[in-house]
Amino acid sequence: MLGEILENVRSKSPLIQNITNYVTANDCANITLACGGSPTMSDGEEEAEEMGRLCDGLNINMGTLHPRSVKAMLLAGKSAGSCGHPIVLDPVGAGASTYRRKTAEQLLREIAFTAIRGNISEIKTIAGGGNSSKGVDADAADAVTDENLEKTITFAKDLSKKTGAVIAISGAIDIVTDKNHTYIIRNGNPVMAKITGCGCMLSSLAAAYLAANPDRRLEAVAAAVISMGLCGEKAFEKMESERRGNASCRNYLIDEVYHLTGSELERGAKYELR
Ligand SMILES: Nc1ncnc2c1ncn2[C@@H]1O[C@H](COP(=O)(O)OP(=O)(O)OP(=O)(O)O)[C@@H](O)[C@H]1O
Ligand SMILES: Cc1ncsc1CCO
Ligand SMILES: [Mg+2]
Repeated sequence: MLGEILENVRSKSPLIQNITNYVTANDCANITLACGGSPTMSDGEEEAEEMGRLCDGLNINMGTLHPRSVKAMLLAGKSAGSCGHPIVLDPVGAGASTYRRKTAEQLLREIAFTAIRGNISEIKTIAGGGNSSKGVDADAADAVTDENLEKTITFAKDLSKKTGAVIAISGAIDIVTDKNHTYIIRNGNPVMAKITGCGCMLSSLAAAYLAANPDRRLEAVAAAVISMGLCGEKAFEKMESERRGNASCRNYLIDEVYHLTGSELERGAKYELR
């Protein structure tokens, strides 16, 4: 099933419109191409409504927020939603400033998101249960561990019920859930937290996987998270064997997504579904 989800992305090549930050935009475009999708990156409000209609999936990322891009997010979110295209929210640094918190609230009020993907601190902020973060990174005190796993799953399920979106919490342990079923995913490597944009790239991947698999929302987001983690593991091995660092690892990760096959994804996946 996971393999088929990836193969659908490769065969359908969905057009993914990203309204995203200027830090990681290029990486998001490249990883979308690597998985078989076709990216556009544009945050102009003048074309946002049209882009929302044109695309097969929309990814909204709050990384470098400003009023003009927020207008574009709202226009694109509404037109994409009215066309039935999947929409992903990446609430980057939601707890870091009042502006980010209020914008996240507005986006959630006005757009029906298909999936929300963030680190644990961002998702807690969205849920109204805290405003911790270390800028755009997760606060170490929030980390999902085996000890707080059950509580975190319940909290994520509640948020899914409230928003109607698939919730994906990334970190050492990833949780992907809707109101009924949960994937607990243990792929990935700690070096990924040292590559800026692993989360942003994951949200772009999720938009592509969703657009190519519109009837399997939970599975599509889980497949994207597993793909990212598995490719991070392989990239880390290559980085270490060559005594390189996070900059090379970023490229290796995108290369691994480029080469990933459906059967490799099935074989490398480390998850529990309940
Ligand atoms: N300690 C870790 N061990 C294994 N995988 C990790 C770890 N930390 C992050 N990851 C993986 O890195 C990816 C990005 O997750 P992360 O939670 O770091 O996103 P983020 O904070 O939104 O990143 P960014 O804002 O830099 O884009 C996910 O695929 C996640 O599984
Ligand atoms: C570092 C950073 N700052 C704003 S967006 C971004 C990329 C990771 O979210
Ligand atoms: Mg992030």
